[in-house]
Amino acid sequence: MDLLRIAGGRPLEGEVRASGAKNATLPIMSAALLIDEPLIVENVPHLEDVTTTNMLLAQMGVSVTIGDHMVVEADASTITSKVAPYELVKTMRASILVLGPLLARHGEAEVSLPGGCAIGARPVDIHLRGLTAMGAEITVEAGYIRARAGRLKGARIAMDTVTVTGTENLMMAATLAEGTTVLENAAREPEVVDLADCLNAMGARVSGAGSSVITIEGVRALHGARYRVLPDRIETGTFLVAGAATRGRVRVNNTDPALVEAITLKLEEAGGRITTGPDWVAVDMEGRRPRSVNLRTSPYPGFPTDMQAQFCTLNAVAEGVGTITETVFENRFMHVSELQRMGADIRQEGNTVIVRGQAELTGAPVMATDLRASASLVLAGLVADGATEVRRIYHIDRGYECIEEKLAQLGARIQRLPDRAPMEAVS
Ligand SMILES: CC(=O)N[C@H]1[C@@H](OP(=O)(O)OP(=O)(O)OC[C@H]2O[C@@H](n3ccc(=O)[nH]c3=O)[C@H](O)[C@@H]2O)O[C@H](CO)[C@@H](O)[C@@H]1O
Ligand SMILES: C=C(OP(=O)(O)O)C(=O)O
Repeated sequence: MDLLRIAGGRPLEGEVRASGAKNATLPIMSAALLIDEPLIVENVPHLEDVTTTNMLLAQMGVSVTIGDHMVVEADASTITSKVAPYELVKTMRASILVLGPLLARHGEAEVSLPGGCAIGARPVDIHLRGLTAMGAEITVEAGYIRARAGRLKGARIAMDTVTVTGTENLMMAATLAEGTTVLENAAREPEVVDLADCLNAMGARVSGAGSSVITIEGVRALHGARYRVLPDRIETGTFLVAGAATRGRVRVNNTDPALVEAITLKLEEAGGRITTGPDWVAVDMEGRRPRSVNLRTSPYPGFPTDMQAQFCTLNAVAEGVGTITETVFENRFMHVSELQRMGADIRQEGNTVIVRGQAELTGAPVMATDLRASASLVLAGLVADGATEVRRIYHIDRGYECIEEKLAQLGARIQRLPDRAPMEAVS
């Protein structure tokens, strides 16, 4: 297992390229199960979660070809198994996204229950209720979801909670159902829209994606397509916050400024000067210390829960006191105790943390516990005085492509090393 060793205290400056979005790539790769022709996906990020998805598809007999320039081709005409085993699902909850397509196209699926994870219980009851309303017979036993159906039937499905992968699973299933499906209280995330656009390129009839009511007119069959995944707004936001927290100047290219408005608004409040172009966004702190911000996470277009931990780090070194409230997941503050070990002044009250900014943080050995918590610790390492070692970085590799190389491009002193190496200065 590797660790990241960071020598902090230097403003980040320069330009970096955003990768394709993890949370769009994973459902889009799963959509390959809806067809028996190749789905060619461009701008695929090189991430552990994408590797896991490719392994999951491959073990089902899908032929997956990884080409140059971030293009992946998946051809499910060779499918032999409809099982998503525990060994793969446990490493990536998004494996649940194969359930809807398998059921719609093949009439059966056996998917390990994803279970809870570090950030919360994360049930999949809404996915299962929606598929049941479309005519599936579902049982849950021995840790597996077993689902069967003839041709699914269109239904009106009102979801109790806004769920991103729930919306995506039901939307994919409905593309091949008989009749019309209406998803109410649907997730409005850009990644849901990206999936809908990809499905439409495959011949589906999905409308309303991006609003809270999505209508899907089922068709008999879909066909192969070539589709380019949208840029990763969370990766984009993470680099911008890294620039702001270190009092630097960072421009993210190959991205879409419209995707990160909730984030750039907060960075402006923190004192950053934001500039944008058609496919880039930049923050410039002009050497100033950031000001604390208050924020509350909520589904899109609200402030993304996947950026909450990074803003905890920003507030930890900002001027003033900022409060951060998490409303999407019940337990997404594991980074707090690690940040405290680096000198952050953070107090938790229920689902809110109150962060009193410090003039500086101090480097320390810290442990990553989930993907975005890991990112917040890397950012803390970049601003801290002295050396920080972030352990268990397999979490960060799930969702950030070559993070140390991209941060090094911005002038960070950061190295990936095998764990257990002695603590020493990064030159
Ligand atoms: C691969 C992917 O796209 N992951 C994203 C997706 O996760 P994911 O799709 O798993 O998250 P959801 O949107 O489903 O979760 C939102 C809330 O709904 C609850 N819930 C969800 C489904 C369900 O059947 N029952 C239920 O109660 C969850 O426990 C959570 O409290 O959206 C999250 C919220 O923006 C992001 O943090 C994740 O990065
Ligand atoms: C929570 C996340 O991912 P996942 O839903 O795959 O766990 C994330 O991307 O921050």
